[in-house]
Amino acid sequence: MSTRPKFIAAIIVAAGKGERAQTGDFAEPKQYRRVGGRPVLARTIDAFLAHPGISAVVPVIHVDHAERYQALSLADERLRDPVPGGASRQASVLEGLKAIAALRPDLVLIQDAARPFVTVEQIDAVISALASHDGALPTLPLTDTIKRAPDGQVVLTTEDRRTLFAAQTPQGFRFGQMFSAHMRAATVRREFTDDAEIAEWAGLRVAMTAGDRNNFKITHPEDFRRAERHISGDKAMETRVGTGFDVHPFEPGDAVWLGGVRIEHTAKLKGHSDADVALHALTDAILGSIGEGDIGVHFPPSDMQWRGAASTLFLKHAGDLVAKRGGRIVNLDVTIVCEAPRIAKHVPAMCTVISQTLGIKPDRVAIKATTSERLGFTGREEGIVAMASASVEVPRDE
Ligand SMILES: Nc1ccn([C@@H]2O[C@H](COP(=O)(O)OP(=O)(O)OP(=O)(O)O)[C@@H](O)[C@H]2O)c(=O)n1
Ligand SMILES: C[C@](O)(CO)[C@H](O)COP(=O)(O)O
Repeated sequence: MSTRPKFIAAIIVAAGKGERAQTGDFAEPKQYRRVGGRPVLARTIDAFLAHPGISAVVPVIHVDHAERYQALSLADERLRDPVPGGASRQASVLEGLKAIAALRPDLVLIQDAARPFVTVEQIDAVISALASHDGALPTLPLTDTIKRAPDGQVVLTTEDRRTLFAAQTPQGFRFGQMFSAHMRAATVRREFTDDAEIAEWAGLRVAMTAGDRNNFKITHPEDFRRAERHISGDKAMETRVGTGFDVHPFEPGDAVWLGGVRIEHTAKLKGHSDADVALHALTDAILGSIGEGDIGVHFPPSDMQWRGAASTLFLKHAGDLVAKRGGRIVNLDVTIVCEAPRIAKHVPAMCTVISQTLGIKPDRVAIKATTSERLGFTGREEGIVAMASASVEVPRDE
């Protein structure tokens, strides 16, 4: 007798605000911030798409994050459209469950977007445990002694940590049982902090599989440093430097694009794209640092698709190439040479655009401007020059 393969759906909950991970440097919610050059949510989704037994992956996202999600440019026939989440993790999971009900899955795995280092082996272990249990989740034994202090100040008792375990995700269940348990849980006045707790509350038997310390949840700012360390592993890094230089002439117009910012002016810069001379020099500097040729190699002027293109696209491509090598941008420095327009008041906006495009802190970007004392073609206001340097760290070739 042949049995059809189980339909296993994975819900990736990504609808949180990531408030605990926020710092003044990053406005980006944690699930869209890059680690090792790839956004956290993209990494988590990658892990599930890498498992051949997963039939559908359903991201649950915050209603305000639709554009951010689109910008991840994820494509896979098993990846479903994102579903809007709710006000709590529990509510977001329920939205995901409702969205997949029509697929009639046999099993559902529920995963925090904020755990990007989940592995195919951990997913496998949870699926295997579901052959003999209603639910399963990876857990870790505790290493700290656990105190109970109901008032948050004075210790009442010490727990027996041998019987306590820290819960991770994915948490897997038989779909029908979990859907009805979640629907009922939504009607009671308490919040469940994970799905296994809802299963326990509903009387289901939940098994523990072996968790992994690397499957940690990115919660606080320092977790990003841990994530970067995890990705770069023990690989020795080396620092590389690249330089870029670009010139664009003026032509009749009313504004120039410089450093990703539109500045009103008595002329525009002539070029195939938006002619942002500063971003072109910067893109070349980054490409140069990793020996990847120049902007014309990646975006030939003869190719019509780049006509009028925003140069942030070229810059992002260069940043992505650094990230693909497991590298990171250390700092960028740009000098713009022109008599006019005046640049100084636009520098903060330029730093913001560049840092957001590359996913780096604004204080790693320096932009300076100078005139050429009315000498030469910049002095005669025939065009603008930009020079840039980029310093990156990449794993050393062995
Ligand atoms: N309303 C919510 C709240 C959380 N989550 C998701 O649940 C996971 C675990 O939650 P947590 O790490 O607490 O994320 P946030 O709620 O975003 O963090 P914070 O509490 O710091 O704001 C995350 O992937 C988060 O995006 C969700 O989908 N919907
Ligand atoms: C689901 C979870 O990751 C298991 O440890 C955890 O309960 C999520 O809690 P949070 O407060 O929503 O981060």
